[in-house]
Amino acid sequence: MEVAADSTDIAPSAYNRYQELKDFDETKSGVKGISDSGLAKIPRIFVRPADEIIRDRSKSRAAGLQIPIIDLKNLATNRQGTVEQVLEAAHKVGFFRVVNHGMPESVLEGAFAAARAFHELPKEVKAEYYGRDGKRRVRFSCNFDLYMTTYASWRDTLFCRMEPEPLDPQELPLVCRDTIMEYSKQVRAVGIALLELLSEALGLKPDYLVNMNCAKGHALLYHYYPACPEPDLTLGTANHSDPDFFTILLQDDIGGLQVYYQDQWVDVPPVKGALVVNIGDLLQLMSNDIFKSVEHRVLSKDVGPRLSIACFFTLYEDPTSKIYGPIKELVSEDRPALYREITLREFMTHYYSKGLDGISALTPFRLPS
Ligand SMILES: O=C(O)CCC(=O)C(=O)O
Ligand SMILES: [Fe+2]
Repeated sequence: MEVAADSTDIAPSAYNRYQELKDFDETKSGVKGISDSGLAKIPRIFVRPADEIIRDRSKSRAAGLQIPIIDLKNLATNRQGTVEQVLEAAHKVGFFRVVNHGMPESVLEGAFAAARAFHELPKEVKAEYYGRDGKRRVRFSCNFDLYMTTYASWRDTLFCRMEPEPLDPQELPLVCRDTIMEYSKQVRAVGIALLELLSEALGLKPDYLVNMNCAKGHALLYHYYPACPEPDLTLGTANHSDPDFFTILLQDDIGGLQVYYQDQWVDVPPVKGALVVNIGDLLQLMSNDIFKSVEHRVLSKDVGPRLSIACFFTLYEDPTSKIYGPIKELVSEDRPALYREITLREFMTHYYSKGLDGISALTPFRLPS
């Protein structure tokens, strides 16, 4: 295996990293642009210390966890049993798969086709959407945290903030407009059904989390991971937990998603038609750690592109300043509050200031024990 020639060359302090990031960013064509140019070596802004990735990859082989499967078909006949499965999965692993969720295969196929259609548009057309201005509800970029993290990741993303104020479809690229609107509507309905189960799993009324506005807003992230000529030197998505209430993820059949469980990286292999659901930081905080928002990442591959679509349920910098803290029914003398109360604005400001650095965004809000 080829390893970076000399680790001192890639140390971010050893070169004018900012200039190289800027030069790359100004191409407005993302990692797909690099991959299309046929480069055999990846630019050093993407290169991680070789030992970090090799060590991590060997760790992942030892793991044998099966990601729990929640079959929504069982809801009518055994709701309580399903709620118990959700509790176990959200508490122990923080990740589960959902099957028989009611979204037709044609909608899932359409969602992937839309993702591909956008990312494979001519570079000049995509460039119109390229940018990092948080006020733009539809924006395309390579790594939202490009200038913040130590190492860039081999991934491009089309970000679309769909709700709470409904997005004007005209803001979406024509090539994927209708399918994004349709997917958004359907995934929101699945999200509400899951929030009811998650509420019951916490021993609360089914509408509790919906009434806390946990499905009021969502964004869709259409990720595109081109084949990488040196996959062992970088990552598709760096280690992170999600800064939302929860996430519904659709991944294609390439693979690469891993979750950190009991000190090991565990593969989350693709299952056709299944959704992957994970608990985000805000539900971990509200549930007072009954639910876990766990670290996950995506490996780069020499095959691709890999497509995935993440639906983040959150209100982002919610201007209403609603307060979120551990739910009072879940706090007792035996189980005191583990976090202080926060506003989403405060939480997101912290999150955007740090990027995907593998440190939980909840850390500054944890109360001393
Ligand atoms: O592409 C994936 O499978 C995961 C993406 C992800 O973790 C995210 O968008 O937060
Ligand atoms: Fe994530």
